[in-house]
Amino acid sequence: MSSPPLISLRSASFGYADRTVVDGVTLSQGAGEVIALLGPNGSGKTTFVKGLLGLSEHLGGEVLLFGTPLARFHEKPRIGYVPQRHSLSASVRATVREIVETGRLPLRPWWRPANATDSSVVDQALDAVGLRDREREDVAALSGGQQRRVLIARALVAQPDVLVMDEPTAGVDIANQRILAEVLSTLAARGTSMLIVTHELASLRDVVTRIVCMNNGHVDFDGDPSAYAAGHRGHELGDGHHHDSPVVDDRRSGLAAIVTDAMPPRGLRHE
Ligand SMILES: Nc1ncnc2c1ncn2[C@@H]1O[C@H](COP(=O)(O)OP(=O)(O)OP(=O)(O)O)[C@@H](O)[C@H]1O
Repeated sequence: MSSPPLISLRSASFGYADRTVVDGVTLSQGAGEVIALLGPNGSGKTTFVKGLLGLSEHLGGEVLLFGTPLARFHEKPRIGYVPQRHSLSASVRATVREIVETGRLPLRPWWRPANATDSSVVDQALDAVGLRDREREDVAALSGGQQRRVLIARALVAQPDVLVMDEPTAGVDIANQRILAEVLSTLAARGTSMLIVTHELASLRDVVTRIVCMNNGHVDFDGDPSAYAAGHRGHELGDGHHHDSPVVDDRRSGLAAIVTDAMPPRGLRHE
């Protein structure tokens, strides 16, 4: 028997309290797929991915995670999550390795100390994100882009079946975007399934196998990158020098805002 899709939704809606933000989404993600979730600011991308993690409300329709209805899904470590605009505060005194090790905590009882397996999984995750040589450094001393890589490694050590990332490259300079894209490419080559909310499609074009666009809470495109490129939106896969799209505009505002603690308040990005 073939395994069920990782994520499967039928007419699903998500929102907050009495407000529906995402409505009528039907899609499923199979193993090995790397989906880029695109859409203008405020279209509901974060609300959607948070919905899969139980962090926004599931208001209707069907949501199955690995074949299990969301309400009955209790294997949280199977979904790795790198949240949006998240960084490690300068006030946290911890090494890169210590932060990554915390990603193993959900997998073991609190009373069992880390063992050799935990340690080797942490080594592998640090290698995957290219930070093994920085493992003893204080995270506060790392750049915003490097901190994102720490957070990706922290998600990886739980050995998730799918990695959900909300704008992993936002606010990161072009050079670091390339490094992050290489990290994601390495993960994709190993068969890691990913759902990546992004405004920087150009830097991820070699990684993504499918594109889903959200507009005003609805999915208005779902197809492979060539179908996407064949439509009117293809320039977003190019070199990023076109300035007529809201996606590019947003990237500029993202770059203007220096990462981590200095990210702009949400309101500034939702006009
Ligand atoms: N915690 C919340 N409570 C109520 N409304 C919220 C909350 N978070 C987001 N919203 C609203 O939901 C709508 C969609 O926001 P969301 O963050 O999902 O969009 P997005 O597509 O991820 O945008 P961006 O590209 O700017 O990150 C917005 O109108 C936003 O104000």
